[in-house]
Amino acid sequence: MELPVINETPAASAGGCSSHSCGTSDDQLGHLSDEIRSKVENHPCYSEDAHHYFARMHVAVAPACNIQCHYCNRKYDCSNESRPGVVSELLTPDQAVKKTMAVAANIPQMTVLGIAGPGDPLANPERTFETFRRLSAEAPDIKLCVSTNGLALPESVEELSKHNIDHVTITINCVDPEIGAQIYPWIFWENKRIKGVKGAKILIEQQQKGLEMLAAKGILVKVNSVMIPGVNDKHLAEVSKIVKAKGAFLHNVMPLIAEAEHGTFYGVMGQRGPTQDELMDLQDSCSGDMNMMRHCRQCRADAVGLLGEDRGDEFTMDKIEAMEIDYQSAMEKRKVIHEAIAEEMHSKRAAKVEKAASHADEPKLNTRPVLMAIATSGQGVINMHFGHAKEFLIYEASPNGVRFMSHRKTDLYCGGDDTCGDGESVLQQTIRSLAGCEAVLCSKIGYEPWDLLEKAGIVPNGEHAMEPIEEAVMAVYKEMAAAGKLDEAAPQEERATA
Ligand SMILES: C[S@@+](CC[C@H](N)C(=O)[O-])C[C@H]1O[C@@H](n2cnc3c(N)ncnc32)[C@H](O)[C@@H]1O
Ligand code: SF4
Repeated sequence: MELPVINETPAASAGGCSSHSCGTSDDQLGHLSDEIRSKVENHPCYSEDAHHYFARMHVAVAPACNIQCHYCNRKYDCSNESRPGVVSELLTPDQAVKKTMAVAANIPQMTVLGIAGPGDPLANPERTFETFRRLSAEAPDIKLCVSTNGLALPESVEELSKHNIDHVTITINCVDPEIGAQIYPWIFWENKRIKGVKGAKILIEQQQKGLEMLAAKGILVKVNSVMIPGVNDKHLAEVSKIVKAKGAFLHNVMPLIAEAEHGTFYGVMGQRGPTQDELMDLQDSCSGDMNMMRHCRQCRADAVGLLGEDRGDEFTMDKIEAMEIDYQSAMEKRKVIHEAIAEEMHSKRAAKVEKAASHADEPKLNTRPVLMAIATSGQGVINMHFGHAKEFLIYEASPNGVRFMSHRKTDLYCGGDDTCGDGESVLQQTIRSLAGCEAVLCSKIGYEPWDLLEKAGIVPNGEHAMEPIEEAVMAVYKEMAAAGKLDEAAPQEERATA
């Protein structure tokens, strides 16, 4: 069966207009028990492999929060911005149910509904559980998830387990209250505001208790940690060990986003976020013990689509009210499509294993690792024009194989505004965002970017269109090795400034 194009809405396929979105890698999936694998293999956040195929959505039903984090300001919204805590439209549970079913019917690859704010879902238990209750009854084929700071988690575990929720994310930024006091100015606990170390200590205890209770019930837990340089960066490897020991399945270390205009304490105080290298180094240092999520896009609390894609504008409440949804027939169509995707993923995995076995006798390369940037719109293949990419996926090729590392966002230069605020062209800025990469693989590329990429020391490559990403990356790596390019030291980062 031919899989539908993920960006295509039924309106688009009927000739209307279309618009432009943990984890464990597929290698790691191979080592999971059947039960856990069935929970993660079509979850775009829990499986790196799945995020190329399956989409997620968040419904913003939870406005209030029971703590304050120094990096969060839910009042600042920009519809062009994809950032946690940001929403365009707050929904009632009834609206959230309608929206979820409309999206699931129109984007059959949408497998997961999460509630992640804009505040804390468990600080809004009636709205959150009403939404889950109705969805588990009316749309039982959708996986339900929740993301929480953990303060109200222990008292909510029983209720969560009633609604078919087998994934919970807890944000745990520290296990030391002294560090916690630098992140959380206060918590609201037993009808009182509790400040400083005392508040942080209660929060940490509740998070750890909630984590243990979820693990005991077999609910998969992902831990989110915001990396805040100079505050908790040196501490997060210890957090990773502790949460793993208590049963967390996955650790997602995310960079702090702090801009003065967002009006957060950190933004105003000039607290910086980590560099790409600092983030990757920390993720690597945690990864010995833990499954690390590296493909998180730090979604808005009302995100819709593949990770990295936001199709929220297609599903505003006024548009949804005008849609006629027959969820029974939508569910049948979804099932067929999910099975086809699972089959495609399975055969790609099997082909990869077979290919690796056929190369097993080849002498191992003795070359340095290389980062490559990939333009893709999903399905695990190189299928995007350089100029259409809103983000690039970054892979590392080395003698040990190919692994996904991160993503880099870019402003769309093709068809978009040509200059950025600082006078640099959008194309120059895009190329600068690829610093450290030595090749870009895309389906097509124009003369101008080709030229500028070469000048920046990045090899443009449009020869692997529609090929599986990892195979193409390895093929280019071997070509670079054969051409003797990997005997030299890696180019300096500055070279990537066109
Ligand atoms: C908006 S929160 C909503 C769920 C819940 N209140 C929580 O904090 O876990 C979703 C995630 O975004 C993260 N987040 C919020 N603001 C952030 C920022 N400025 N930089 C990085 N991560 C942020 C939170 O730490 C959390 O992991
Ligand atoms: S717990 Fe979540 S919603 Fe509440 S202040 Fe922190 S990031 Fe914002």
